[in-house]
Amino acid sequence: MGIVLGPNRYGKAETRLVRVDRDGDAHQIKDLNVGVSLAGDMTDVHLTGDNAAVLPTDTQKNTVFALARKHGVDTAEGFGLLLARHFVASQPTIRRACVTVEEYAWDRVPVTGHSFVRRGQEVRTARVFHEEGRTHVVSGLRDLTVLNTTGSEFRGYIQDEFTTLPEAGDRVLATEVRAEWRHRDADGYWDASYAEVRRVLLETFAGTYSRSLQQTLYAMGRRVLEERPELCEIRLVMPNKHHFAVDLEPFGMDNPNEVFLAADRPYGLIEGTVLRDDAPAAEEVWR
Ligand SMILES: O=c1[nH]c(=O)c2[nH]c(=O)[nH]c2[nH]1
Repeated sequence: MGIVLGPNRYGKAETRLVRVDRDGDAHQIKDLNVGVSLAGDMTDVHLTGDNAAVLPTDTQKNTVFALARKHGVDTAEGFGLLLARHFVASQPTIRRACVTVEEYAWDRVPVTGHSFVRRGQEVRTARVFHEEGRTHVVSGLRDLTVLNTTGSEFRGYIQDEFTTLPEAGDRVLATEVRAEWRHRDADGYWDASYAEVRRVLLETFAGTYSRSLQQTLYAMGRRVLEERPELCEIRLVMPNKHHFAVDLEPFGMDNPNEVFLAADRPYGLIEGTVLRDDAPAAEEVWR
């Protein structure tokens, strides 16, 4: 009985690339999830462990970032073609390349040229508690993903023996807002109130120069209560969706805050409540 190697391929899955184009005040972003899968003369690596024909998947990932810096990202199709042709043309052992690109759409938050909200994502939520004589209504949303390409820093924090994080004077700030806000009364214009709170959350995220996500969180909550007299409390949960500027120096390229790895985990998780000092207690509705 003979045993042979059948079809095979290998590559780097899910390289999360964010490309920021900073020409002028109106920044552009491209947010992609890129998969690379290559095939060719891969018999030896499987049968004998000889890696001579293998372009490491780590290199494939670096190539995604480097070509994004060099050529920019126009369309998903164009970037896919660029990568696929690059791998086949540059490596004699690579005969076939399959590149998949998912592109996530962002809309502008009109307050600035550098603020964006992920299209069509959020879920609206409501919770109601009622017993004789007491009713509480909490409205909310989750998965409202927002991003500022500038106007955010993080400096001046504790430095202990385990700190390696470099101070950032100009970073991308992105988060997926989960917010729940409590109404004073049980009769409201729910749709209108929801639309206004959503607007204020977006506009405050966009318009606040951020020294930390904590500061942005408080500014958003405070502004909602200032603008919406029908509300008495808001609770916010905001993961820090880290965007790390990719070091392209090993490839002889600079990276003036244009090419980012959008990391999914671990992430900072920032949570806070903002409330009026006369807000009646209502723990039951939050349980
Ligand atoms: O806005 C931030 N707040 C933090 O507490 C924190 N910690 C960290 O590593 N990065 C950040 N960013």
